[in-house]
Amino acid sequence: MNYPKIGIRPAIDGRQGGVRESLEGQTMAMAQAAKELIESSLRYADGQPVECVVASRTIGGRADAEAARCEFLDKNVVATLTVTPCWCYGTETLDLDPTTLKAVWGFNGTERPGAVYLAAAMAAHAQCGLPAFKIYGHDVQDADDATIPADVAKKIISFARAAVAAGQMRGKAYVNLGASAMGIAGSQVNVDFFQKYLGMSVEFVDMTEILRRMALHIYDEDEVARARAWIEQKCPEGVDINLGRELPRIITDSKVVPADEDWDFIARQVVIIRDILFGNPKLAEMGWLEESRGRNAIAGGFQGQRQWTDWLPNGDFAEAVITSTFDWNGARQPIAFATENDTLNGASMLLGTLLTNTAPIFSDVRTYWSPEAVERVCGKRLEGRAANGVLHLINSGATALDASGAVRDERGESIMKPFWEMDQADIDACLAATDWCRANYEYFRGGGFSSHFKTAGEMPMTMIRLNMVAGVGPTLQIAEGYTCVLPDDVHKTLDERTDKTWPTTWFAPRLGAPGFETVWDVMNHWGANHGASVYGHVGGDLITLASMLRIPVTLHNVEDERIFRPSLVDGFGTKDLEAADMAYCQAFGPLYRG
Ligand SMILES: C[C@H](O)[C@@H](O)[C@@H](O)C(=O)CO
Ligand SMILES: [Mn+2]
Repeated sequence: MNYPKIGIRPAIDGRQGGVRESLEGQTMAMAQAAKELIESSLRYADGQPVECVVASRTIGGRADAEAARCEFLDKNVVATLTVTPCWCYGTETLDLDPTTLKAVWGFNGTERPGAVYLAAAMAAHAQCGLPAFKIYGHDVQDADDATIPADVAKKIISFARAAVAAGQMRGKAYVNLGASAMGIAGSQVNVDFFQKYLGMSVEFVDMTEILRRMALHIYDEDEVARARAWIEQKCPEGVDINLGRELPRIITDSKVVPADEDWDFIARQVVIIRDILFGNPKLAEMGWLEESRGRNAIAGGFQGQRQWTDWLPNGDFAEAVITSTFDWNGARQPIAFATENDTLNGASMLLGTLLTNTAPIFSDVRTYWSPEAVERVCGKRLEGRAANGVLHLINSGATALDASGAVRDERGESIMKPFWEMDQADIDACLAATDWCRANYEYFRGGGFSSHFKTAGEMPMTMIRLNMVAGVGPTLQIAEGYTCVLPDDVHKTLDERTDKTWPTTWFAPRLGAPGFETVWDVMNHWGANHGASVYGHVGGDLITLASMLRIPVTLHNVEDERIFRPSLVDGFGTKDLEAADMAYCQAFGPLYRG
């Protein structure tokens, strides 16, 4: 696997006969220290440590710089970090490769002017139109101080985390299973966006491909049997709201799979969808070579509604399990997989999960509940983090089971872990917190089952939305906040007013920033019916990643001091950071504009 790597470039004053020689050791030591910091702090989505490559010699001029570039060529270096303790010659040492993401760390020492080089390098990057992140420590260090200060380390990690997220998307595919869902504009995939902003392709697969593979047995029977057994043991059925209902013939005649065979159908469906995305060597053994290769997916989505769900069991189980950190084989990488084929929410899930390595949550941003409305309906006032009102996040399907909040840390707090930290007890806790309600036949005539839980713990969470706005292009919205636990009776009353067989998360965004005057304002500004959420307050990392991709951020509640964008964005103004970001993105255009 040729992982996307960070190339580390030790830059140095090229003057031989004393200056250069005196700095070789310190410069290389900075490079090694940065490599160790990144490799010990970050992991790829599959759990492997992020890899760095250090140039074999210091870079004192263009010949050295070219030698370093050539060393990086076959190593899939997607980003470079240039480090230096001294003055170097800006345009003669810069990384001029237009395809790499760039950062420069200038040692804040004064024996040799590392900071002066940093400023000169940033000026050169601005003039050359090569955005670069500027890393300059707050406090002066002694020349023999080989440590990386905390503020410098934080920026190196932020840069590397976002660069590796961007690098993991580059060259991969979004697999679009189906087409437009219920007129949801985000489900009408914009190939140009995926190609030019994320460096990805879009693979179009009709939903009938799943039926072809079912009919021709293009799947591993043993794998399906394992999935089916796991469902039997670990996926208890919940309430069936269809019971006792007098349903019209257009509904009862539409259910072509007998209700007691839904789980058999669903077990095949989830294995086949996974095979379409990632391939499966077992299919090659069965003679299905082309199908065994998959479609190079890193994300995907399933239309479901309505041409599938109007007669076949819905895709909710497949969507929920694929986005979770585990399945019937145990803990494994979660996948950004959208329901209703909302490709923009799928891409939002992808940004979130690549930055956090936690499972993504797909939700309708369904209802704003004011404290007054809750008091009117339930006779109780919202309290604690919910006191200013809450957003009801709920959607059938692609809400990771990790969002149940059933996994607890050593303090008993709900958390969402990277898959490599999930043990069997964590997996079982998520499954025990979930039941599977038979699909509401009024919505899903073909039946199936929907995951059903409520997020049962208070967690820091960031909600994300990529929107497509005519005249601007893609824009990003970010809301950091907390999941809330409402009293059971309040939750029940509110939940049962809507789709009570689906997974619910109550979310309270942090207030105070522009656009975040009240919880209602957040709902009012939100750009679409869906939001994608991930664990933690990662708005700063999302802003850094968006600035690499040249996607303007048009709503966020991240403090200014946490905003980390390329230095040249200051050239578009420093008084109004949002306007400067927009102007920078519009001026530079998409990262892979071609
Ligand atoms: C079942 C319904 O059609 C839901 O799919 C609908 O409320 C949505 O989720 C719309 O995003
Ligand atoms: Mn929806």
